[in-house]
Amino acid sequence: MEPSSGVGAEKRPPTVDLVKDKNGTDQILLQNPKGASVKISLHGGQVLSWKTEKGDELLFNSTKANSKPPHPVRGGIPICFPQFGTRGSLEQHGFARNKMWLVENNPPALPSFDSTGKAFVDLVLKSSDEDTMRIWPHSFEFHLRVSLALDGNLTLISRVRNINSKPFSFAIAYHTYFSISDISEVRLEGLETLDYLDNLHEKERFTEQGDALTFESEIDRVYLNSKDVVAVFDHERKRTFLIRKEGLPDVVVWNPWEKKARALTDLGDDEYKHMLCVDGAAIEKPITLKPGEEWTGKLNLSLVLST
Ligand SMILES: O=P(O)(O)OC[C@H]1O[C@@H](O)[C@H](O)[C@@H](O)[C@@H]1O
Repeated sequence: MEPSSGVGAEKRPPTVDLVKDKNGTDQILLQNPKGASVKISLHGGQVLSWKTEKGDELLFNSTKANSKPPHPVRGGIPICFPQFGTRGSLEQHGFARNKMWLVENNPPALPSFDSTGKAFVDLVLKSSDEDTMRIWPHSFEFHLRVSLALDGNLTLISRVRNINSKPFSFAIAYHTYFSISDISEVRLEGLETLDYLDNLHEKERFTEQGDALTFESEIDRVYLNSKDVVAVFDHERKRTFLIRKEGLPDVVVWNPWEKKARALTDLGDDEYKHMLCVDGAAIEKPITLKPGEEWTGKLNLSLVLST
């Protein structure tokens, strides 16, 4: 595979390599000139790993994850599309995370994309296979650009295009499993005072009180119309994740806690302590595309270290 363009300030160029996992599934390994890396599986277009230049993993991956297609890996960033959860007639979280995506060598131009020093790859999921058409009879193209910048920031730009003659609607979530020291020690800021739909109370609507979120039991909520930046503070590890999003008004917050974790065969009993899902999403108001229209959504993840 050709390395991506953008040889910039650093001596070493960013690299893009095709590798295989133990099941023979193709994966893409992005590395920036400083040695930070991102691994993406073509199965689901799922980011599996995001590492700092020191090699610290920033995304949670379950030790019990089943990486054999068609199972999505429990961890990383599965993409929920065109349905979130059970809000629709499709399988939980839609089919995109279970499909094989393709590497796209000539994606439609992304005018605002600055490639300087970035390692990036373009993937695509098309509706053309019979299975997809049977369960969701809409012709679409889902273009996904995953890029790793010189400063280690990870960006996912999604473009969904309606290439049919009738409109369709979809929901989307980047189901991001952050790796954390201990769920009882982290704080989530940016969702104070927002309304949310509580999946643990039949999707009933509540309003968050004024404080940052801390965690002491199972949580499964969709916060509505959030600001474009939310932050996960992990004091023990002295690190903060900043989640910046565009075109993604909602934020899902999920942790299964002890009882549900035990019921999930692909999650270790205690592993819930070391993960927190915070998803940039568009759920409450599905996105509708008329024929020929395109939607763009962007998620940018960065790490801030404190001393
Ligand atoms: O086990 P899955 O299909 O990956 O889903 C995990 C969780 O994902 C969350 O986003 C949902 O709100 C939860 O209800 C769900 O349990």
